[in-house]
Amino acid sequence: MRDSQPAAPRPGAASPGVPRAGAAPTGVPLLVAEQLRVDLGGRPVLRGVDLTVHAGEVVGLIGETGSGKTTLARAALGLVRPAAGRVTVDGVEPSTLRPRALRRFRREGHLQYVFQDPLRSLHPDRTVGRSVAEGLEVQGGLRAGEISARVAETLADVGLDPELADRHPGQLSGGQRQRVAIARALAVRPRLLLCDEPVSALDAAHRHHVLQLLDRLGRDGLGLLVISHDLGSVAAISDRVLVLHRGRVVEHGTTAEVLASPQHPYTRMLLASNGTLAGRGASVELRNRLRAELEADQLAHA
Ligand SMILES: Nc1ncnc2c1ncn2[C@@H]1O[C@H](COP(=O)(O)OP(=O)(O)OP(=O)(O)O)[C@@H](O)[C@H]1O
Repeated sequence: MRDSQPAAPRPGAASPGVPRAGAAPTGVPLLVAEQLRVDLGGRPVLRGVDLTVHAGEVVGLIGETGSGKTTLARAALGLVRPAAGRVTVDGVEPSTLRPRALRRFRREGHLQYVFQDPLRSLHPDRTVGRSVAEGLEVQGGLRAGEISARVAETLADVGLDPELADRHPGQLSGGQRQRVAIARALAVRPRLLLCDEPVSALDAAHRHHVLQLLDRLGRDGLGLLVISHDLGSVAAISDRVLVLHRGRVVEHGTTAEVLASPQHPYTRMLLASNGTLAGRGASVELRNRLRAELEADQLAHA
C-alpha cells in the first residue's frame, strides 16, 4: 500500500476512460476514517479502514458488490455506529452525537449523499424545483424568492435549463435525473459530497457529462468521494483511488500510481479485466493467475 500523499499536479479536464494524475491535497481534511471497523449482522463489514478526503479533492472508492462501500458512506452519515476506530466529517464525529445534534448536523448539510439511483432520492410526484428546494427548506433561513433563485442557480450550475424546475423526474432522461440529484445535494452548499455509483446507469454521452460535472466540482473546492465498482469511470476524475476488498483497503495511491503499478492482486485483476485502462487485454492465463493470488491473499487474511 502506498503513501496517501500524492505529488503530481492536477491535470486538465476529465476525459472518461483516460486516467489522470493526482493532485497534492492542499485543502482541509473533510472526511477522515481512522481504523474504522463496522460490524453488521454480527460480522465485520469494514475492517480497519483509513481514508481521507480533502477539500478540492476527488477520491475514488472502488470495490465489488458487498465490499463495504455503502457502509462506509452510512458510517459517515451517522447511520451506523463504528465497532472500533472512528469517522469524522468536517471535524464532527456523527456517531457520538445525540439524536438532536445529529439531526442538526444533517440539516446543516455539510455532507451530502447522492444515491446510486436518482429515482430513489427524487420523489416521482414532486417537481424538480421542489426536490432541489427541499434541503433549503429544511435548513431554513431563506425566503421563498431566495429559495427559487438558489434552485435556478444550482440547476444552471449542473448544466440544466432552470425551466426544467417545473418537470417531474419521469419526464427527464437518466442523465438529467442524475444531474438533478446532484443539484439537490449541492443546493445546500455542502463541503463534502459522497456519490454512490454516479454514472453506472448512464449511457456513454451522459456518463461523460456527469463525470465532467463532478470533476469541475472538485476543482471548485468541494471534497468528493466517488464510490463505484468500476475503476474505469472513477479513474477518469479521481486524484486518488482506494480499492476496498472485503472491508479492507487493499490498495491506496494516486490514480496514476495505482493504474501504472497496482500492488494488490485484486487491483491487478480489476485492471486486467479492463483492457482500456490497463492498456492491454487480459489473457485467460493472466486472470487465472491473479485470481489464484487473490485467493491466497484472502486465505492469509481470513
Ligand atoms: N443491515 C445489515 N445487516 C447485515 N449485513 C449487512 C447490512 N447491510 C449491509 N450488510 C452486508 O455488509 C456487506 C457490505 O455491504 P455494502 O452495502 O456496504 O456493500 P457495497 O460495497 O456498497 O455493495 P454494492 O456495490 O452492492 O452497493 C454486504 O455483505 C452486505 O450484505
